[in-house]
This record gives sequence, C-alpha cells and structure tokens, in this order.
Amino acid sequence: MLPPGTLQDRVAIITGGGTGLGKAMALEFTRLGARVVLASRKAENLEKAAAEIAEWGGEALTVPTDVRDPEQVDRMVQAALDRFGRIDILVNNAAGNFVCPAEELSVNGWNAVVNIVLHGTFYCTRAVARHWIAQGRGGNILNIIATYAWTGGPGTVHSAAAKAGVLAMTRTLAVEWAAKGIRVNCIAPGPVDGTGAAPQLWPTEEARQAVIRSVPLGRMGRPEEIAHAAAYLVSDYAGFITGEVLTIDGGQWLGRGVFKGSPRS
Ligand SMILES: CCCCCCC/C=C/C(=O)SCCNC(=O)CCNC(=O)[C@H](O)C(C)(C)COP(=O)(O)OP(=O)(O)OC[C@H]1O[C@@H](n2cnc3c(N)ncnc32)[C@H](O)[C@@H]1OP(=O)(O)O
Ligand SMILES: NC(=O)C1=CN([C@@H]2O[C@H](COP(=O)(O)OP(=O)(O)OC[C@H]3O[C@@H](n4cnc5c(N)ncnc54)[C@H](OP(=O)(O)O)[C@@H]3O)[C@@H](O)[C@H]2O)C=CC1
Repeated sequence: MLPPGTLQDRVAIITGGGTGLGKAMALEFTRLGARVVLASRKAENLEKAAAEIAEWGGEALTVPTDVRDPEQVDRMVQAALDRFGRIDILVNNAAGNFVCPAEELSVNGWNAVVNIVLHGTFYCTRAVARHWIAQGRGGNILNIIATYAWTGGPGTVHSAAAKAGVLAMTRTLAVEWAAKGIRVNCIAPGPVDGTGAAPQLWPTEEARQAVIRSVPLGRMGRPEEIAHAAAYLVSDYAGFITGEVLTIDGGQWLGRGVFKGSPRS
C-alpha cells in the first residue's frame, strides 16, 4: 500500500469508474488524496460509486459518457477541467466483452467491443493529451488490457484484437509523448472476482472453478490488488516507467503450458 497523500491534489479520470476494477481504482486513488472523475454510460453506476467515495471523504465528479462517441468524450474532459481546473491521470478502463465464436460474431457485435475498447481508449487519450500538450505539461495514462492481447483468447476475438491494439497504442504513445512528460502504461489483470467479467466470462460456478484451476496461484485476483498496482503506476514512484505492461494474473498466462499430471492440470 502506498502512503496516504501519494496522489494528493491529483485529478484522475477513470472510464468505467462506476463498477468493478474502475471503482476499486477510484476508491484507492481517493484514499491516496486524488479527486476523481467517473465516466461511463450509466448514471446510476456512477452515482453509487460517487456516494461511496463521498463516504470516504473524497470528491468525485460523475459525467455520463459513452466513450465510443468522441464528442461526448471531449465534453467529459472539458467538464473535468471546468470542475477541477486540471487533469493529471487518465485510466482507460471501460470495456465491453462477451464470449462468442468468431464465425458467429455479427458486425455489430464486433463493433460494439472494438469501439469501446480500442476507439474509446484513443478518443479519451487524445482528448486528455491535447490538453496536456497545449498546457505544456505532462501526465499519466494507464490502460487496462488483458493477457490475451498477446496470448490470444478463443471466443473473444473482438476483445483480444482490441486489447492488442491498446497495447500497441500504449507502446507507441509512450515513445511519441515521452519528451512531453506523458507516461503511458498498461495493467493486464488476470481473472478478478466480483467484477463485470464474471457474468460474461465465467457465468457458472463450474466455469469459475475451471478458471481458478488455470491460475498457478490457485485463486482469482481481488479488485484491490489491481487498484494498488494502478496507483503505483500513476504515481511519482513509477516516474521512470513508461510503455510497460504489468501483468497481475497469479501466473495464469505463463502457466498455460502445464503438463497433464502437474498440480493444477
Ligand atoms: C479466463 C479469464 C481471463 C480473464 C480475461 C478477461 C479479460 C477481459 C474482461 C473484460 O473485458 S470484462 C468487461 C465486461 N464488462 C462488460 O462487458 C460490461 C459492458 N458490456 C456491454 O455493455 C455489452 O456486453 C456490450 C455488448 C459489449 C455492449 O453493449 P451495447 O448495448 O452497446 O450492445 P448491444 O446492442 O447489446 O449488442 C451489440 C451487438 O453485439 C451482439 N452481442 C451482444 N452480446 C452478445 C453475445 N453474448 N453473443 C453474441 N453477440 C452478442 C448483439 O447481438 C449486437 O449485435 P447485432 O445483434 O445487432 O448484430
Ligand atoms: N475483471 C476481470 O477479471 C478482468 C478485467 N479486465 C479489464 O478490466 C477492466 C474493467 O473490467 P471489469 O471491472 O471486470 O468490468 P465492468 O463490467 O465492471 O467494467 C466495465 C466498465 O466499462 C463501462 N463501459 C462499458 N461500455 C462503455 C462505454 N461505451 N462508454 C463508457 N463506459 C463504458 C461500464 O459502465 P457502464 O455500463 O455504466 O457504461 C463498466 O463500468 C476492463 O478494461 C476489462 O477488460 C481485464 C482482464 C480481467
């Protein structure tokens, strides 16, 4: 855990900040002194998270936003600036996902996920970075991806392709904007309990147990384990890290080659 005050007076936009990992990050950033801007489609998700943040003594601005629409994204960034006068951190966390064989996936299904994950990440990144560059100041971008960006993930061609695109965007912009003081990194979480992934990716207890068996550490992740790492990456403690991916998956992707008869096969 980082000390309270680590993100004092920083302003962080978190897309998808009303639920799951986004909410966990918003709470952790609040604990560390940041003010947060929560942006996603459903106002009720955002309001519930903002109420929790207020209970912790924090301050959250909620801006209902569909990240697929660049005009809504620009308005959300302007609303953050109008309220707080600055933006220091952007977490591109919003995502959509479902399991579907690639040959059955409709064009709308493909677009729904790619537009949220890949295009939405670019629209938010561009809007915030334009502000930073115009002001001659730096900032921090954290993109939430998934390990199947490089391993592949059967049944999730839309999401895997989009997350791979976000990984390439991360590395490209880390280098392109380094001289402008903008750091860009990723976290690739493994399966995390109690998040929106559950109904999409392990909808039954049997499926959940199969996922757990695929993790060498033998359990699901916890949202706060992702949030702690996120806070580190956007803090000054990580000032020399850019273009990196921090994988937090209990060894899942490395363990894909377990042989039959090994403890978790
Ligand atoms: C082994 C574990 C490793 C862990 C890796 C986990 C990695 C990543 C995890 C995540 O990303 S978790 C995030 C999960 N959270 C969400 O998905 C929440 C947000 N999701 C949504 O809003 C929807 O699911 C959405 C479909 C992505 C978007 O919603 P929207 O309202 O815009 O779209 P719809 O109009 O409902 O649908 C558009 C289009 O998509 C088709 N579709 C939707 N669901 C399915 C499905 N289950 N199977 C096949 N197709 C689906 C839908 O039919 C529409 O297409 P058309 O019918 O119009 O052709
Ligand atoms: N949980 C897990 O095990 C894993 C998660 N991840 C990644 O972690 C991140 C968080 O996922 P998780 O917490 O599990 O899932 P959630 O479903 O809880 O979070 C997804 C968030 O994205 C928001 N969102 C979806 N579509 C849009 C949109 N068009 N515009 C704005 N916001 C949108 C949703 O809010 P709303 O409905 O209000 O729009 C929701 O808050 C995602 O990037 C996911 O891919 C990666 C690997 C594993």
